[in-house]
Amino acid sequence: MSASAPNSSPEGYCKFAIPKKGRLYEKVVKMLKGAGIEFNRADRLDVAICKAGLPITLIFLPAKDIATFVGKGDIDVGITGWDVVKESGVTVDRVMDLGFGKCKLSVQAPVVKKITDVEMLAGKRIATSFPETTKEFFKLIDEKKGTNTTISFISGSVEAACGLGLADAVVDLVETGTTMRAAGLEVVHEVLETEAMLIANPNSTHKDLVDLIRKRLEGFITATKYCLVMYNISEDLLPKALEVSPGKRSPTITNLEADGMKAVSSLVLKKEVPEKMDALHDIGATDILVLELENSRM
Ligand SMILES: Nc1ncnc2c1ncn2[C@@H]1O[C@H](COP(=O)(O)OP(=O)(O)OP(=O)(O)O)[C@@H](O)[C@H]1O
Ligand SMILES: O=P(O)(O)OC[C@H]1O[C@H](OP(=O)(O)OP(=O)(O)O)[C@H](O)[C@@H]1O
Repeated sequence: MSASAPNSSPEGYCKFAIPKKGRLYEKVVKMLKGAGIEFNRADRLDVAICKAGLPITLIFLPAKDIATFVGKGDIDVGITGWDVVKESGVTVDRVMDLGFGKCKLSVQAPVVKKITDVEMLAGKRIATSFPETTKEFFKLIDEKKGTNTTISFISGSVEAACGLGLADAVVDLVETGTTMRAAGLEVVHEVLETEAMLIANPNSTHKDLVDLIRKRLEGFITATKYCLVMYNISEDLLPKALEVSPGKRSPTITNLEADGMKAVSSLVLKKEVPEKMDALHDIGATDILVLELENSRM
């Protein structure tokens, strides 16, 4: 997209861009809802004002344009992939990694060609949707080998380029590797690791709102990663139990009416809950309860 930035945000509002479609869209919308950044988006409109008096305008843009607009300062803050930020060449503040949209930008070549070293591709034809990052990567190889690798831009279905005889190798994203394998390709070299992140313009005048967005997203991410585990335990067994459930920062311990008994509440990573419950039970904890968190602020 080469249009100018949307300008229908109320005067003085912080402009916050999120992907309008694609891989990140649903996860971002769910995260904003969970973080209490709610909005009503009219059908087919790419601008929405946040509810609950937050002076934030949400702007729905293709992931690739978000980095450019945030870099130029037309938009204060946005969510997009690190690969896209790198490719656009802009300078932005990397405010917070969001833990999804994880994949690797990789050089891939046909398995049958048995390319064991990326330098074997020096001087060959490479197809990619990431021409700038790819040029930068092959420049070093060309300088070393005295070659001139040809980088050509393809906007999608990059993996097909080798099979169609358009390229000797491609540079594209790999998550599960399913697309790559289906095209008969394999990874020769990893160029970049990427994930979705919150980025901000370094000169934004809305630093307080950017920080509010960061805190709210952080609270939601913590809530989705952790459960609250509660249990009762006798005082003499408490130290052992706390080794198992030390909490995120520290556990909350209260006295029970029953003599020498304590009640403990502790945050535990969701994926560790079953084994921690077993361990606490074996130590002698009773009435072990696990509660889902809806949101948090640390
Ligand atoms: N297979 C994948 N797994 C995880 N993240 C991915 C994958 N493919 C793309 N992404 C990430 O999603 C972000 C946006 O990519 P996506 O291709 O969905 O956006 P788009 O270009 O707006 O959509 P489309 O490709 O449908 O036009 C990028 O930062 C990218 O790293
Ligand atoms: O390793 P995998 O899990 O198979 O994921 C990798 C694929 O995902 C992305 O494409 P996407 O499906 O978004 O479509 P696109 O080719 O139109 O970009 C990427 O460009 C790869 O093709």
